[in-house]
Amino acid sequence: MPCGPDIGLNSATLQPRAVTGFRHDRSAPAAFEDLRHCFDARSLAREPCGLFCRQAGDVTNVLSRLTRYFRSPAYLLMGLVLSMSIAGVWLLVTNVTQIRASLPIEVLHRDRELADLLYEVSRLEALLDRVRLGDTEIDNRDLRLAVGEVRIRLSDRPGAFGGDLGRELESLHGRIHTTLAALDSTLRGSSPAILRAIPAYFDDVVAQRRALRALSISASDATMAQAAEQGDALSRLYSRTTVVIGLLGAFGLSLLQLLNLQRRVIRRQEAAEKEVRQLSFFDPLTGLANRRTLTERLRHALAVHARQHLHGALLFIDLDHFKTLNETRGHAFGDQLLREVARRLVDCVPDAATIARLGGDEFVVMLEDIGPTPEAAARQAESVARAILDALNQTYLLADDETHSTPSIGIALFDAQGEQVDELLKRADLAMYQAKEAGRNTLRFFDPVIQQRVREQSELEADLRRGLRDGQFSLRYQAQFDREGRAVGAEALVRWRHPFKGMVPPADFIPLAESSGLILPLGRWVMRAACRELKAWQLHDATRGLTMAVNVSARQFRHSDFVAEVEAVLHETGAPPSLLKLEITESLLLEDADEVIARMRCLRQLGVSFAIDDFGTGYSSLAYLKRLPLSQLKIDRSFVRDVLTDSNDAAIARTVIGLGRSLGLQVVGEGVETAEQHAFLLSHGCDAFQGFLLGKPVPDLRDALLARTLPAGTTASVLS
Ligand SMILES: Nc1nc2c(ncn2[C@@H]2O[C@@H]3COP(=O)(O)O[C@H]4[C@@H](O)[C@H](n5cnc6c(=O)[nH]c(N)nc65)O[C@@H]4COP(=O)(O)O[C@H]3[C@H]2O)c(=O)[nH]1
Repeated sequence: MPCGPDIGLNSATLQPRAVTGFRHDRSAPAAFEDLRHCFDARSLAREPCGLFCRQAGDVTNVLSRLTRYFRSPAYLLMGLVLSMSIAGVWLLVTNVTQIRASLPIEVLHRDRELADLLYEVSRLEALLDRVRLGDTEIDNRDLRLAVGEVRIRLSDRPGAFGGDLGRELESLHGRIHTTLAALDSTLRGSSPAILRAIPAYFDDVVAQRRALRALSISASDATMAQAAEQGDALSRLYSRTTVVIGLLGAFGLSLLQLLNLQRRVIRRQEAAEKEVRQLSFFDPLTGLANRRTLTERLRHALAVHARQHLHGALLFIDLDHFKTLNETRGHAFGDQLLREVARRLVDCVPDAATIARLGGDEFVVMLEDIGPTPEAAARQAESVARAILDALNQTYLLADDETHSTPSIGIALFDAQGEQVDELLKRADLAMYQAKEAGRNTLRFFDPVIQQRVREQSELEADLRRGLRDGQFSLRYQAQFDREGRAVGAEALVRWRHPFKGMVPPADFIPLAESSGLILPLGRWVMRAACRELKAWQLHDATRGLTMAVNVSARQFRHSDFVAEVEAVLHETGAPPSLLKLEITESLLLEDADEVIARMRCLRQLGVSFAIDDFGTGYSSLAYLKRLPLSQLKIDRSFVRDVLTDSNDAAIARTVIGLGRSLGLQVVGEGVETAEQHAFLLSHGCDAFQGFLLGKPVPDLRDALLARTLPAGTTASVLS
């Protein structure tokens, strides 16, 4: 059965694709319908699949509507009739105009005869003028010729025009003819006789000229009318033929145009649909399936596997150190690498697999029906994962440069247990992190024990939020004593009383609070509560002047508002800043040490002092230690615990004490449980002590100190 792209678009999309990772299908009709629904342009507009998707969806919508109109026979017919009418009218108008344009030629032709006549008459006039003026050089012969010419011109003229004008011309012609005859006979005589004949002729000629002129104009109209009549008949004939031909032509043309337009519209619609589909279901960078498609296909696969008792696997692949590579070599380089990884994945996983890119450097391969038993499926999944490890370990030649990149792969199996999509993805992701922790460039299967832990953690996180909201936290204070056994300060330690689980130790929830970011509100609460208590201590002799040490986690300290918050709390509570001591860990200096030091100095200026907690367990850079505005080092209780039994721990404890002394810092031994440990630290010059031997964390330090009896100058007794 075809798969993936068969989302009801067109047959071309039904074909298996080379790079999409869709090369096999077991889609059920339900999933098919889901995908079809997903493709709907309107639903796309509602989905957060990006502005382009929405625009493309709109375009598709408009185009598909347009195409629907063209596909409708009624609209097609209307369009045809309309375009045929327009074309017919256009052809008719063009033809009639052409016929009319040819008429003046005929008219002009006839008018030329009249013009010739007028010319001959005016020539005769000129000759007669000259005779009148006594030009004796005029030869009778010339006059005779001119008279003869005019007569010839006039000979057939009257019959040439019908109507009143024709009759008028005929009478005029008669008179001129008579005059000309008289003139002619006169011309046979002497010149003076000519002169006598001229006036009569001349009048006639003038009248004739006027008549001819009028006639000429009217004749043009008459000719025009006549020609127009002929033209109309002709145009009728033309019109019928040309309209039929025009309409047929227009019909053919319109049909062709419509077909062409429809083809273009369909082509554009298909292109837009393809683009929308590509953006909605595939990763634009690699052409692999995207998260949405993977989720759909995984949901479908889980249903099928549960129903048919099949076994499949999800492989979560993450490139090791991709972030660093991307940042140092540039994003274009990173993109190239991702494309190449996609290509290699397509090459090395079985054809039936679905390959997807979730984003960044995270890829997922889904293997379906890969074994009859979980064990067989695990073996098959492992062999595919090893093939992927091999392929992605090969050197990459990118931008003419050889690069090496490795993946970490997490594998989660699925079968008839009815796993959920998110759950399964989380499992594979978790397993991938296990692979990272195991040293990277390796694979790990999902471990249910880890999964259980993760689940508990997420429940605890939710409880932590509720605890903060419902005020389930409180502080305990553990006193610190100097070499003479006098209380010199105390450390504030947070406690969580869970409504069902009872007291939850900080070691169980502080790391979770740090990873979830809840340490910020929790830390603020601790700071305010401790400062309020510190202020209260100033009211009693037993506690006045004691320092209050508050633990500050790295995340809390790095928060941009931290300094301002501490200042505000000091101001708000009225606690003396010089008695507030912030306990930070060495790990804080691992990143951006200069910024940390600058911040410490700001707080130091307020009067706040610093102690390094758990000293010796972490970074311990002496170079930084010198630059920090510190007042105290705390020897970690793990060293104190074994100080009498482990020579290394004893050496570390001695070294820390010596270091503190040489740097002018006070050294506090933490976790002192026995008098021997206390004696050891005391003998090596430790300045202060904290531990169950001297006092456990208590809610009310004043009461605890008052209840305590200490023989002056001796070791402190244990507070219960
Ligand atoms: N075995 C033994 N333990 C002793 C002895 N004396 C003191 N302790 C325990 O040692 C821890 C000292 O605190 P820490 O090193 O700052 O270690 C603290 C600190 O890192 C963190 N923490 C506690 N409160 C806060 C807080 O308000 N904010 C932050 N950020 N961390 C806190 O939780 C850690 C554990 O705190 P706690 O469970 O209260 O554990 C406390 C204290 O109860 C002893 O003689 N023997």
